[in-house]
Amino acid sequence: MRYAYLGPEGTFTEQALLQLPSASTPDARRVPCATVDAALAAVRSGSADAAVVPIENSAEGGVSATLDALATGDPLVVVGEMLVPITFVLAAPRGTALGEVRAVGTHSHAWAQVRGWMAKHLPQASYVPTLSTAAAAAGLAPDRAAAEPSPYDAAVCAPLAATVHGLEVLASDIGDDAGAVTRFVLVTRPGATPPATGADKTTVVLYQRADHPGGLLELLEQFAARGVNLTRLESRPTGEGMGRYCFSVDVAGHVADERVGEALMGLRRVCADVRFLGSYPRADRLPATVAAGTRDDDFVAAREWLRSVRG
Ligand SMILES: O=C(O)C(=O)Cc1ccccc1
Repeated sequence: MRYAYLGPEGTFTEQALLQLPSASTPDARRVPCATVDAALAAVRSGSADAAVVPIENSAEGGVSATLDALATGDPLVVVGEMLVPITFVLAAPRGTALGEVRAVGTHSHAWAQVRGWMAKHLPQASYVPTLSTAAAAAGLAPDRAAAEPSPYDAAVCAPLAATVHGLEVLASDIGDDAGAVTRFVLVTRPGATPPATGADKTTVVLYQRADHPGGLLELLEQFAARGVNLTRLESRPTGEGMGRYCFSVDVAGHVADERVGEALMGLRRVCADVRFLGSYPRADRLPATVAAGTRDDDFVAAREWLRSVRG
């Protein structure tokens, strides 16, 4: 198996990938990519079998690059998810004092999570965006004296990235939210859906037929009427013009669950398009709460009753 991921070595995405036992076997190849788009393109083209990319951040919300790349283009599906607790350090070439840091390089989602710390400790420092936190660390030389000029003096990255790139840690645990977690997804080309486990999620992108009052309510009631709980809902621009949005939704349950299947059929009828992005086991293993009247048996019994009354 060849696993593409948002690299280089030392990213939080790599930590998510390493949670998969199958990514550490002798015949597994880990392929670092510079961007989420490049990692997903590697799967689409067949140069990788699967990709791990960030999708949702407890502080910054959805990762737009991932949501948009999955919502459009050749179909891809999510077959797994991983949660990674996020701890940031400020790392710099040996011999750098905190007071000398004028510019800080990091990934935009990392910057959003250390804004409070920066405002307090480095209020004058400017932000230099990099493609990942580990790319920021890789852009700094371990030794200040030998350093090539860099557009920033320090990087916000994972403790591991500071070690891998031989940098000195100027400050640890600089995240504003000590409990920050990022959710990553394992993505493949469409194939067999992972079997239902009783603690699953399903991801879909919903495209409305036409904008109208109550349009979102019409989509949501398909879930509500079948007792399907939403765990994420985001609107994303479709790219067709101002005010044109699609909805990216995660729900508790598997496409093989009757209530989820019935909700998807309802959506298929009322939407212009429903892009199925997969059913996969939940990282937190939390089983869905299924209300009376929405269990598989209830749907089967109702269908049998209808058949009988139709004669
Ligand atoms: O840049 C990284 O290390 C990533 O994996 C993306 C990211 C950035 C910040 C928080 C979580 C994931």
